Amino acid sequence: MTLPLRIGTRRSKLALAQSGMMQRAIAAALGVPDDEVETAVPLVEIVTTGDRIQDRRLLELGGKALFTKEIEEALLDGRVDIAVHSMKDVPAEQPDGLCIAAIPEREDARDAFVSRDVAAFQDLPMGARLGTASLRRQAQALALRPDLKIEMLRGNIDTRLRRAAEGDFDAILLAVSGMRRLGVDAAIRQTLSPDAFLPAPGQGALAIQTRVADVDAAWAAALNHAPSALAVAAERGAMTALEGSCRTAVGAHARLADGVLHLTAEMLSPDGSARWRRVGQIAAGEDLASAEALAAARELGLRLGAEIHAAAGDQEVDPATLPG
Ligand SMILES: NCc1[nH]cc(CCC(=O)O)c1CC(=O)O
Repeated sequence: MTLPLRIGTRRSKLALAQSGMMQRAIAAALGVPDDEVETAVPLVEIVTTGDRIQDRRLLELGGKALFTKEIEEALLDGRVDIAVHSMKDVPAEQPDGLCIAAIPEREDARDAFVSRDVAAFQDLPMGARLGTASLRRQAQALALRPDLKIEMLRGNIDTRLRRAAEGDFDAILLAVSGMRRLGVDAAIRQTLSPDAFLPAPGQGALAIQTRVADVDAAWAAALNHAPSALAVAAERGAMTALEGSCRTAVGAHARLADGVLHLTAEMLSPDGSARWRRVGQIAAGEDLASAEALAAARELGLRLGAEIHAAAGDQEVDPATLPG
């Protein structure tokens, strides 16, 4: 692929921070001098339907895809060449013609506990108000503390932090990774154990999306981090088998240690009273970046996800149990 390489990005602070990081990484991989980065690898801001819609119902109808639709159209039209997404927000299936070309080294996958007055999750007083929009975080919190009152908390990270600082909630839960990328991780009171708060599939990872024709570009190989890509493949395998969406409480976390890929995956009932968890591992193989290694990781995820699905049955979510 020839220069310029244009990166399509949403305008949110987190999207701009993540796209900016990848802009610098791609420029470095291609040997672009510092003063030419903005022209060789420019950022192109795109407003998505998801950014425009304020109405919660419409957002629920459209789901995650509303935040990516316009960027994917720009990729397919050739107006931009690259898009950077939070992997957690990328649906299981890619649209025709597009693919994930690289997964860079992942940030911390864990959740953070943020509160004005309370130092740690276990110190929350009886009946405390916990703000989150995530069914997974709701269920995992209630599994430990059924007395908590879960309240809907939407908006970007800054908005959520402001509301926590103003005492609208006793505490909120956010991804460590997003807070670090925005430089607001000083607000983290406690990093939650990934066992109790098993992270969302792909949390902390980025997805570099391109046209299928550009999948073998030199920058893609330079950006990809094979251990992160393997872990994400396993987690997304589980997500796919569980039809993970914002309407199911699903966690999946994989890590590579001494050549072995370990995966934990789980589904919970929205009130946290039921929990189906499976752990499994495979030898990661000689070449971590090979198609075979990725396929084996995904298979591990699909298998554990299918086992969980079989044990749990269909957990159709009653809207009355959603945060709010
Ligand atoms: N759904 C919102 C979202 N999507 C990606 C991140 C940042 C975390 C990441 O890199 O996975 C966040 C915010 C959050 O969950 O706190």
